[in-house]
Amino acid sequence: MTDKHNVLVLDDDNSIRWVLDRALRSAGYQTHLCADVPNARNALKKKQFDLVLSDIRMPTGDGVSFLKEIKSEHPELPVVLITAHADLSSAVQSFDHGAFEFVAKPFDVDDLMQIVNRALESQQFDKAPPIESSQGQLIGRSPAMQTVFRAIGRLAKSKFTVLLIGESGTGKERVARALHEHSTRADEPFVAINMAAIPQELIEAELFGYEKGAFTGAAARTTGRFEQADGGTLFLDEIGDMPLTAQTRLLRVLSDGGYYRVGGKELLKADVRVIAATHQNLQTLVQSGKFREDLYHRLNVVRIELPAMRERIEDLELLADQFLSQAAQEAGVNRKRFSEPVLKYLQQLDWPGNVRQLENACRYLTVMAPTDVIQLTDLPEDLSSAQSLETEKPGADWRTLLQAEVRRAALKNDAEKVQALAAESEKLLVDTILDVVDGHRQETARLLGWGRNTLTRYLKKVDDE
Ligand SMILES: Nc1ncnc2c1ncn2[C@@H]1O[C@H](COP(=O)(O)OP(=O)(O)OP(=O)(O)O)[C@@H](O)[C@H]1O
Repeated sequence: MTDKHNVLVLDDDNSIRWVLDRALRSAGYQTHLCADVPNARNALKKKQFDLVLSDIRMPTGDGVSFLKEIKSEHPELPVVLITAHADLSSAVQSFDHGAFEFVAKPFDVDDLMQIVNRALESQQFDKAPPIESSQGQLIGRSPAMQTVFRAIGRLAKSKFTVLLIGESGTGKERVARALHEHSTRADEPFVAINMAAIPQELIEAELFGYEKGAFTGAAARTTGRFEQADGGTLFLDEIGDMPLTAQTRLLRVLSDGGYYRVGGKELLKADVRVIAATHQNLQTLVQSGKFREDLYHRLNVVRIELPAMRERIEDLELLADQFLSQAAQEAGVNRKRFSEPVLKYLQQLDWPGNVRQLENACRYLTVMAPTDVIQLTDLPEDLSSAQSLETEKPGADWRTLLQAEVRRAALKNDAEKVQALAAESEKLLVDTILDVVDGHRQETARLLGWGRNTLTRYLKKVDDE
């Protein structure tokens, strides 16, 4: 009995306490359930606990302040924070103040129990110094984004090189900035450079600087981005487009911080945290000889994968809300809202351009939609004819495919197209049956449930068209 681990559960939600209680007890732990902070505080004074599981937002106090309080009294006691309102700043704050883990609601009980087990086993606690975190602007309540926030919270304070992977427009640059803003280098420069936007032959000079006369047109010694980012963070976007020679130099800087300007002999030292990003599969580039394998392994150690918009469609409403307010402010017009059908429609699109595409659509609609509530007919062409998620799925059933076509036509208010689709469906049906019964009209009419004359009239009409 006495060697059972003691877990303090703090949550104002009765059902969550119940779920946690059951899971913890059946895993063999003892539990102490509290519905408010004062009670939990009291319990901690009276009893020794091995772990605290605490909600963040409660009417009686917030979990992050309580975490601070716990850590000042019991620095070794692991605390796992659970929240329904996860955002980047609470994730960062939680880790800053020494939370063992940060879990978003709704959570999977088995996953949570794994965290509990790890927390109880571990003797290592996060001792990152607290920092002021600027307003967390990264939006995302989806589990996929919660994972990203946790990673940012964990990695911000380290000097590790980070590789960000994700489709275009998923927020890689935004995450790179967040990592910088939450790091101890926040007051130093954040320098971004996109490998795809610079002519290949100039990339080395751009990155490492050059000496006067290093190449035609090199009129004076020039500093490179590594020098400009000294003490801060260098964001290398589209790293997959970096030429091999520059990759070799980069590998050297990442290993020992040393580099030469192009045409230079003086060994320079870089104190720069590198964050690289790519939308390409670097492993494929390695296989085709376009990317150095050793550099790939070096970069791949700490990676954050950014989910595509379609993998976190539950965040769309929240993102759209923010983008519509921002766009209204920028344009100095009334704030627009999506009607319910528009929201539903947007939530089933594929979003190949990800968050950026949504942001641009919100800007466009803020200026172009005639009324404050945005209707389906207001949507720009790229959205009203966009692929829906269902049609993307392999093996989508015929109803879904037809529905997507009809929806698209109806959205565009295209009566001709809607009628053509109806006619085509009917013709497909009739032709198929005729084919199966070797052109036997009576049999076809019977299968269709039509009268013979109806079929004859139909075939004549189709023939005449
Ligand atoms: N989670 C988010 N919350 C709020 N805004 C976001 C979020 N993710 C992305 N954005 C916004 O979406 C736009 C695209 O993001 P960003 O430029 O960071 O994407 P990217 O992945 O770096 O794209 P690319 O690969 O094309 O350079 C930006 O305007 C950014 O502010």
